[in-house]
This record gives sequence, structure tokens and C-alpha cells, in this order.
Amino acid sequence: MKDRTATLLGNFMDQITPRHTGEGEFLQAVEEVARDVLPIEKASSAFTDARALERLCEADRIISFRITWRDDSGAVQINRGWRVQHSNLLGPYKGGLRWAPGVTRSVLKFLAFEQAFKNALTGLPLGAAKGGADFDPHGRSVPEIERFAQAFMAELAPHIGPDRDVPAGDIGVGAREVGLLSRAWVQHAQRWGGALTGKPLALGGSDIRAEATGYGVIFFTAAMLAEQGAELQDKRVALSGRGNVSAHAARKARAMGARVISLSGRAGTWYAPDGFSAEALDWTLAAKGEAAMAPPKDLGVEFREGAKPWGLSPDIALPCATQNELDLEDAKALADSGCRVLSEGANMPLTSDAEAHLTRAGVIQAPGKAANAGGVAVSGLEMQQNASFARWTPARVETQLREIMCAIHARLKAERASCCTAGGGIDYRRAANVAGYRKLARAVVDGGVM
Ligand SMILES: NC(=O)C1=CN([C@@H]2O[C@H](COP(=O)(O)OP(=O)(O)OC[C@H]3O[C@@H](n4cnc5c(N)ncnc54)[C@H](OP(=O)(O)O)[C@@H]3O)[C@@H](O)[C@H]2O)C=CC1
Ligand SMILES: O=C(O)CCC(=O)C(=O)O
Repeated sequence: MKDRTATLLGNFMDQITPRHTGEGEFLQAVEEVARDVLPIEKASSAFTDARALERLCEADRIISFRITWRDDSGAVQINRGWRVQHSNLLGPYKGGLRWAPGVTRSVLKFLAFEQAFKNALTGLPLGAAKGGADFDPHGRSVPEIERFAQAFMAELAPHIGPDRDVPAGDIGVGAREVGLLSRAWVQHAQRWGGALTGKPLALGGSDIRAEATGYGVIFFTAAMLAEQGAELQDKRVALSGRGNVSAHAARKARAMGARVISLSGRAGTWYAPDGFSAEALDWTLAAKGEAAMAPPKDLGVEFREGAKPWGLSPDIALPCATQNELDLEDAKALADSGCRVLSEGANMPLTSDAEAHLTRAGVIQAPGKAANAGGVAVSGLEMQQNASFARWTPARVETQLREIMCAIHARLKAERASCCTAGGGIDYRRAANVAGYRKLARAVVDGGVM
């Protein structure tokens, strides 16, 4: 059976790879899904006949554009931007925008592909997209960010809209940037509309959207622990990243009684051996530049330059920074130190060999498709609020977020019969791929050939 799956996968990847030459991140994401879902496709004549997986591997369209703007010195700057409109089978194209120097077509293609499965798992009517630019906002002034946002939206605006394609934020694009982009779209379209989510509250955003991805990661992790008869209380939790997802995951983990022992950034890791206090967390999240590397002694935090957090013997690991941040060496360190639960706040944070090692070592892993779906889920709730000109209370949105994360856990648990680990637990990674695929493939078949 294993040999047959390996042959199916080999043949499938031989067919797919030449169409995406040099797009390593995209092929990595496709291979991880294909490995789990090809046997399901082959067992269904409807899915096989429709060539469902192959169709799900090809974006509906990719829009690419040049962004030209002036920096504060008056010099002309040129960047490249993209919007990968992956699939609108389940609803309008939906997914974030990333501004970072490493953004390429391949990165955005992998993120849009993952988004299709994630959005399917939320149970909301959301299609999938991702976009961004190779623009580094670090060190840029507010007027520069504003000019860049307006130039970016001048190109993107004709392709988006509330029932067409609804972008949001991602790395380098927070509520402030979404606010600028949103106003630029309104000016272009000459109507209000809610064409982006993650907006500042004053511009029609939803309460709890900023917190949603991080909170959702913790709600999902708590559901995984409950499945094992355990809870978050007193667990040592290592997080990577120091941005939106990490900040709110750290705060919610603390509120639920866990000890958060690390945050990180490109410069290194902030380690709190006894757990961050509320004050230490606020300081670490707010500190900037050189000052951030020298925490005040009484905070109980040390800064480790150039280090990653995975060797700190956590009970639970939450990679919340970026793709492929956790490699084989990190995986060995985590497994050897006794960590048995990992939940992905970032999209595809594990290299393929790190994932294989952790699976062999019996570490239960929640993939980003499931664990970090809280952000896009609350974006879906923001779309509902905008469409009905309503504003829901924070308590209502948080309750719905919690229910959606528990429903995703239940959907994966329902796949347990065919998606279980060597130890008999739920194989969350496989279950997310299989459950997402079933929903998308059904839609491919029902929509006919077009
Ligand atoms: N925002 C959202 O709603 C959602 C985000 N995600 C995913 O979560 C992850 C984090 O996003 P978000 O918190 O919004 O982004 P932010 O820009 O707010 O924060 C990103 C964090 O990751 C770190 N980071 C970025 N690139 C690298 C790198 N190459 N190596 C090491 N660290 C890096 C940054 O370090 P530094 O502090 O040094 O800049 C920063 O701390 C991404 O994978 C994103 O796709 C998933 C679902 C929804
Ligand atoms: O809220 C959204 O639309 C997108 C969130 C996102 O980019 C993600 O889930 O990776």
C-alpha cells in the first residue's frame, strides 16, 4: 500500500513539476497535499474523471504588476507585485497580502494553494487567493508606506471587490496598511463596499480580527490537548516570531494558564525561563532596534542573538514567523527535548524533512491550514458584518471564532479512521489535507468542466 502511494505520488509530481519550474515552495506545498489525497482521488471515479487534484494545483489566474513610487529622498523606486487568484469555487477569492523582500511568485502560489484548503476547512463560503510585493516596509517612513500602498492599490484595484476578491494582511501588512489600501480602493471604486478585511475599526473593521489568528492557534491547540485528556495550564510554550500572530497567541496562551517561554525575530530569540510576565511580554513586543536586544534585568528575559527557540525544551512549540523556519536540526532538538505537541501559526513553517522527523518521533502536529485558520475565519465574519452594515460585539466575534476552531477540530477528528498516527491518535496534517480536498474536489465535480 505504501509502495502504491509512493508510485502515485512520484507519477503525479513528475507531471506537475515541469509546469512550475524553480518554484520550490509551491511544489513543497503541493507534494505534502498530494501524498495524502491521491489515494482518495484514485478511489473515486468522479474525482479521477474530473482530474480534481490537478485542477486544484493550477491557480485560476495570476496578476502581476509593477509598482512605481517615490521615496522620501525623491528617488524613484520600482517593486514587483502579484495577486494569485487561486480558486473561487467556494466563494470570493480570499487571502492576505504580504510585503517582504523575499516575496516571489512561488511563495505567493504556495500560500494561495494552502489558503484554498484552509478556507474550505473553516466551513465559510470563501475562495482562496494570496498576493503581495517584494517591498520591505522595515525602515520606511509613514509617508513612504502611504505612497507605496496607493501605488500598489492603483494596480490591484481593478481586480478586487467585496464579491470578487477580498484581500487582507499578512507579513508586513497590518491594520494600518490595510486601512491605507482600503481607502485607496474606495477612491478607485467610488463606493464603500468592504473590499478588504483586517481594516482598522474606524474604517469598518471587525473587533477581534487583529487577535484572531493567534487566539485561534491557542483554541485549536487547547482542543488537541483536550483530545489527549490534557490542558494548557502550566505547559511551557515556545513561540517564534514577534509579530501579529505570535503576540496574540502569546497573550491568549498566558490567559489560559500556560507559561510562554520565548518569542523571536530575525535578530534572535527572547527567552524567559520562568515564563513571560504580562509586563515582560508587553516590553518584548514593543521594543525596537538595538534597545530590544538588551532587556531590563528585572524583566526575567534574556536575548539570544541569532538563536532560534526550538532548543529550549518546551512542552508545546508554536512556529508563528514564516515558511520553512523550522529545519531538521530544529526538529531533532524539539523531539529530543520531549516536546510532543506542535501547532503551526505560520503557513508551512516546517521543512519537509523536519516534518518527517517530528512525525517519526511521535510529535502531534497541527498544520497551519487548520491551526491558523482563525484569521481568515474572522475575516469572513468581517465580510458578513460589512455586507449587512452591522458591527458585532467583541464577545460575539470571539465566541464565533472559538466555535469555528472547535468545528475545524471536529472535522479533522471525523477523518480519524483513515488519518491516524502510529500511536492511534489523530493525524491532523493528513486529516486537514483529506477533509479540505474532499470539499474542494466535490465543488470541482459539481461545477463541471470550465
Ligand atoms: N496575520 C494573519 O492573520 C495570518 C498570518 N499567518 C501567517 O503567520 C505568519 C506570521 O504572520 P504575521 O504575524 O501576520 O506577520 P508579522 O509581519 O506581524 O510578523 C512576522 C514575524 O515573523 C518574523 N519573520 C518574518 N520573516 C522572517 C524570516 N525570514 N526569518 C525569521 N523570522 C521572520 C518577523 O521578524 P522581525 O520581528 O524580525 O521582523 C516577525 O516577528 C506568516 O507565516 C503568515 O503567513 C497565517 C494566518 C493568518
Ligand atoms: O484574513 C484573510 O483573508 C487572510 C489570512 C491569511 O492570509 C492566511 O490565512 O494566511
